[in-house]
Amino acid sequence: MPALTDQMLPMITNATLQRRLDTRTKPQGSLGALETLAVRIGLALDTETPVFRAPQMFVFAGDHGIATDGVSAYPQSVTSQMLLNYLHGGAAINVLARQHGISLRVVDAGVASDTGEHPSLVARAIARGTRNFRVEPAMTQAQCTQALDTGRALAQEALSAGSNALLFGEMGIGNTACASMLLHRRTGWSLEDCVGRGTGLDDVGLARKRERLAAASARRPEKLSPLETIAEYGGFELAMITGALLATADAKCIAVIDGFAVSVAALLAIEIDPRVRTRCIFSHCSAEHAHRNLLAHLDVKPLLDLGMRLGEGTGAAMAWPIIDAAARLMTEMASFESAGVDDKAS
Ligand SMILES: O=C(O)c1ccc[n+]([C@@H]2O[C@H](COP(=O)([O-])O)[C@@H](O)[C@H]2O)c1
Ligand SMILES: Cc1cc2nc[nH]c2cc1C
Repeated sequence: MPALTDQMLPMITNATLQRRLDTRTKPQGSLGALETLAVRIGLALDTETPVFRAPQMFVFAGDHGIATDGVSAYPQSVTSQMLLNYLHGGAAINVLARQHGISLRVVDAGVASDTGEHPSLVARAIARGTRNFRVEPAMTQAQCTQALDTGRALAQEALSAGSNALLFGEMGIGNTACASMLLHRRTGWSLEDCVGRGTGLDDVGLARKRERLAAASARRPEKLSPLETIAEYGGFELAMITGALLATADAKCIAVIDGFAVSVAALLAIEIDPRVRTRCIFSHCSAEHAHRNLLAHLDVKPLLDLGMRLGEGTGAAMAWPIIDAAARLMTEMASFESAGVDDKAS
């Protein structure tokens, strides 16, 4: 057990934060969901006056052995090609990160082809893609531990450098198959409920994806621990996100969760360390089939519901200005008393 430090003992309470909101110059409750969000931010940052510093987006990229089974509408080559696109600034996440002043770190968690050296690539490949989990474990337990530790270290680095808002995105052809398997095995939900069209599979492709995942699940029918499940059916990029989220549990920060696959990584992190839940802000509900049910299972309301299903952190980046606004309103609004405005008649 780690020693309890001041940093781990929250000082601020729900009631204190609600009181602050209720004394700002507005009718009580009039900022709606922004008020709920402001309270969540205040609790996570452990302050009545939250100010975000250096928002940091991580996009973790990894390839998946299962992608060669025809479970995606796109070829595996797209993962490393998109990685280069991120590095050259041309992807959707680059546009949104620039628009919202979010700095972006692109992590090679284990893409299949070597993308070569690039000054801004965070090269942490565990291997050149996972193995095909329909026929063998996706990774060894040692690789799983290495991926979790790498994610944890990257998050800690960003937190030590002064960020208190980490945003998480992913890229990996075939990773909705991987995330669906993880969801199926952690919740016990049927594959029908867990599997969706990902990048846009047609009906035949969707049936094939379910059939391949049923075979994969039947290979290890016994109950697995969260770590065993990641090693058996996981992906390097998703394991790194789980590790990074675990690092937030002990820090005064928020973790902004993107779409389906990142939410599954969050489900695992919360299962491993329930304290992670208080750090997570779920940015949006993706159009991916199982995402809405997963969010309900986690008992969270996403901030946005735009029918997006791109991944790469785009939902998190879209939600960022709303999250930042909630913190600014809490911190910067005058009170009835300081502004000389009459409060409601009691
Ligand atoms: O964020 C989402 O909810 C989401 C939903 C569907 C697809 N994606 C992205 O599409 C890729 C995975 O889709 P697939 O069909 O290859 O499994 C991966 O790169 C994800 O970032 C992302
Ligand atoms: C082009 C493309 C971009 C993506 N970004 C995240 N997942 C993706 C999947 C594809 C296919």
